[in-house]
Amino acid sequence: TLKEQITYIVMWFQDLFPPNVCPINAKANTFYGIMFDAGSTGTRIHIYTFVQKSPESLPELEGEIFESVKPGLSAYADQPEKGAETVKRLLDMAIDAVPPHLWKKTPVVLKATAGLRLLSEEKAQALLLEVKEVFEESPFLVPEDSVSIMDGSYEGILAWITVNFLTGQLSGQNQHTVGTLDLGGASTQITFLPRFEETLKESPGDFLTSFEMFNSTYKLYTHSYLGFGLKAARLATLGALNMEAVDGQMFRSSCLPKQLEAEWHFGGVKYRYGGNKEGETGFKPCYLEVLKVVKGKLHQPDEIRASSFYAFSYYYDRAVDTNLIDYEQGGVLEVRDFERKAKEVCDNMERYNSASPFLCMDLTYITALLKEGFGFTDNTLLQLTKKVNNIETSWTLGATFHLLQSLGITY
Ligand SMILES: O=c1[nH]cnc2c1ncn2[C@@H]1O[C@H](COP(=O)(O)OP(=O)(O)O)[C@@H](O)[C@H]1O
Ligand SMILES: [Ca+2]
Repeated sequence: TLKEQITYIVMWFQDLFPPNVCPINAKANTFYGIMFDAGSTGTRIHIYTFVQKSPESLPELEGEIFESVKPGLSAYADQPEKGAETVKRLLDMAIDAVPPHLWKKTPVVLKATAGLRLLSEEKAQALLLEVKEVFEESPFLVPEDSVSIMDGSYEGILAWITVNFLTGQLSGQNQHTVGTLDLGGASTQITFLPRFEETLKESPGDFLTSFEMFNSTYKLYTHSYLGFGLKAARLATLGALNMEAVDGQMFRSSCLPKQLEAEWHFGGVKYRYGGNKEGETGFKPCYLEVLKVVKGKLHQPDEIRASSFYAFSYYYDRAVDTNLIDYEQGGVLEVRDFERKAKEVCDNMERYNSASPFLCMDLTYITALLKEGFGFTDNTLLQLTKKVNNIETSWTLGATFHLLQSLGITY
């Protein structure tokens, strides 16, 4: 085909000229990285373009191509080949995005998060194996360990790296880093750079991790709470988490519209759920239900009460759904804004019929997670962001830096 011929010519040029004078390499110091986020609710590809002008400077991020598919890999627990097929379709985008002469030098990696952590080892490994085959059949660089389940503490650290890189806090002298809050479907992460000795002394040992990036070492507070993502929390509130054996049982909650009866698929399991037909509904009883899920389950570092945090993923989505922020712009909220909205939605459920039946439960959970879970105050500021400089706020950028560094592609 024409494409093959062009590829051949490009490779021939590449062999003929040294890289820095090759006419096709207009920018010899341009490089790419492909990172897949296999999340519990969807699979996403991030194709990053970088330029590094000198070993002393940080690599500059030129752009990102982003695409996603739903559902996530864990929904293919019993059809691993079909799951890998969704990855292949996304990877085909990278074939078009990366210049052919750089294919061999462009690493491709997939990291799975809480969805796969919750599957049985056997099913998770079968999925990862199929994905690995897709990678090996591609023209890209497939590093060792290219397909894996990511450790929860890395998820938080790498998202923190992304946000602080994008906001310019990792370069220069005056580093005022910001903490990050990620609320996924199955797990949630909190990460910040402690400023007080107290935090270092009072945190459980496995909440503190030293991480090296761009020639600096950061000692971060981070933790990933498995089962505390928004969708897992719905099941926990309904009392249905880890209850797959109970066939056809109906789970009811005061956080749902009274007359509702429906079915829901999550992590390959079908659940039946509904409202409290006879009993109470509304914010008050709902808050008590949700409280049982979070109260006393999370570590509360004192220091965060006085700081502001960047919040994304489902914090962002639910704030958009209820017009607390604009979808494109994001915005700054206080914790109390989520509570106000939760009351408004839960106490008027019939009016919010068109949106998700879980809107009341989700907002109430977010409120309880922030206040009773992490211990934030009503006036803690949350900077809601989806993108910074047009780049997605996701752990994938931090993971790509880490990858390029380990491969010696960047410094
Ligand atoms: O690249 C991204 N940019 C912004 N938000 C993202 C990105 N990738 C995933 N999200 C958000 O993450 C949430 C879904 O969580 P996910 O499926 O990653 O679950 P998990 O982290 O528990 O595995 C959604 O709110 C989705 O909008
Ligand atoms: Ca995620």
